[in-house]
Amino acid sequence: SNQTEPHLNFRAFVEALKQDNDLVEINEEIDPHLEAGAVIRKACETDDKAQLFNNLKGAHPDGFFRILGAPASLRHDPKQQWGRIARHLALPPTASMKDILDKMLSASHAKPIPPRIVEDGPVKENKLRAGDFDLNTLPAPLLHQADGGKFIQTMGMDILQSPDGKWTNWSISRAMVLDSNNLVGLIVPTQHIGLIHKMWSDQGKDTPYAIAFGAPPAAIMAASMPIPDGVSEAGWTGAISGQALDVVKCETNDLYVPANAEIVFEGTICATRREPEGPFGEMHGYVFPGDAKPEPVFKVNMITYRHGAILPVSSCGRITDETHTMLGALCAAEIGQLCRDADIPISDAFSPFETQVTWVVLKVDIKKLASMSIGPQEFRQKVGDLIFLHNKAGNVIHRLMLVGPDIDIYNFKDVAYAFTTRCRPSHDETFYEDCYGFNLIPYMGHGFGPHDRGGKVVSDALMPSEYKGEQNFQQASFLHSYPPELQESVNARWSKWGFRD
Ligand SMILES: Cc1cc2c3c(c1C)C(C)(C)C[C@H]1C[C@@H](c4ccccc4)[C@]4(C(=O)NC(=O)N=C4N2C[C@H](O)[C@H](O)[C@H](O)COP(=O)(O)O)N31
Ligand SMILES: [K+]
Ligand SMILES: [Mn+2]
Repeated sequence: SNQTEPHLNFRAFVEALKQDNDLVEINEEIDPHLEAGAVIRKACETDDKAQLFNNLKGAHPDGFFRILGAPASLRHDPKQQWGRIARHLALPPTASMKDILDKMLSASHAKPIPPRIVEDGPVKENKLRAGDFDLNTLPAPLLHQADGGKFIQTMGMDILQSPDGKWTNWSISRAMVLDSNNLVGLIVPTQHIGLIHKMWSDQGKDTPYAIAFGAPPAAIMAASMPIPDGVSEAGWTGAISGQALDVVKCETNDLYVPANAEIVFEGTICATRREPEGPFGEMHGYVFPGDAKPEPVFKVNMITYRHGAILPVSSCGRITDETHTMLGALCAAEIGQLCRDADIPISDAFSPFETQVTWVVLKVDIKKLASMSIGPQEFRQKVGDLIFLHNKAGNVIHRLMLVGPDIDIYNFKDVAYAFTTRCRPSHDETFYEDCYGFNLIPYMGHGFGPHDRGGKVVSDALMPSEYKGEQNFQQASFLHSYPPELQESVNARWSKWGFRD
């Protein structure tokens, strides 16, 4: 495999972070029991550099394995806030979130480029068959003190294929060490891992799987995106990167894995056996101690890994980590695309981190809205039905908010300004109680109402004039209440007068 660019080669990606001065290498011994998780968590809450733990307590004599923490979290420099994520797609470090999401969406209606099968690759450099390894002896991290186990799988790519071989799905789903040869992992029935696992289980068969840790960055972005049912993320990845991804065959099943992945687990997900899984310090920023639930067992039959293998880890929770920058942002992008495909004039979509990615804000093209001659009630219903009732991409979102052209949806000050002044509670909102509810949100799975149904709303922050394509208001702000030439001349003299730059 000769793919060496950072967006197609995780090891090259780590090197690129080093060159960007966006990596801290820690060579002193760090304990995977809480210590590594604590460092990653603090870096996520302060938008500090990614962390390469080169010396984990309990690593094997050959160094297996190291950890890269926070692979897709934020950079502190406002000019490069999304730089680490941009590196996943060969975009410049100064790329905006809109650039990143548009790049991911560019494959929506493009021709997929399927992966290229190669005979060998770095991921085959070391092989451990069943009996050669004991998962309990790996330096798998306990990421939060109340976690129910060592979540070794937080940023690996789950690879499953439908029994007819027509659909190979790449996604991310958490899993923790159960015993020497098994993991136990969350399988949400409505996620593609759940749909495909059910196809095999209904035939009384265990589900062949692979988890590729340290998969090519462009691939892990597609894995985190709710692209349509039946669409193989591999072809999507090829389309956004403009070339076929090199894959190599697993040793113990017929699945294919990225040839330059850092680590691969191969095995089968048991059709019937379940064991207590979780709790886990999750994407909304909570862990409920002792809250374990029965989930399927992932038998590990084979481990392969490259020399110096690195395990990517998301120590998720309070903002900002990969469950917000990837999961939330990519879910919003797909929701915006679904709206446009249904002739709903959404020009941009984002999930604000300040909402722990429970909201998606939709920017409406009010000129096109005016041409639809539609009222607010009907428009809210059209958006809400499409996203909350008919598309999996809406499953994890509980508020859709509609805003006009003067709001920067990537700036929560702007979003809050619009929400608190243009959306009249109840009157301008349409509530959904008979729809899929996301039970990982605390007010759902641990709240007062039904844990798995309802609790959703479309909040309309469009004003009456915007339904006619106009804004009969001006923001009382420097940007909106003064002629552009006056703004320019004030800006030009600003620092000379003694104000801050
Ligand atoms: C980027 C990322 C995404 C995650 C997850 C994580 C990270 C870092 C961790 C840290 C492991 C936390 C949990 C959070 C947890 C979770 C569970 C349900 C819904 C959302 C999140 C879950 C998970 O454990 N299970 C699951 O089914 N989906 C998850 N997603 C979302 C999915 O990757 C996303 O939905 C994709 O689109 C799936 O692909 P598909 O469309 O089915 O082909 N994890
Ligand atoms: K996916
Ligand atoms: Mn999928």
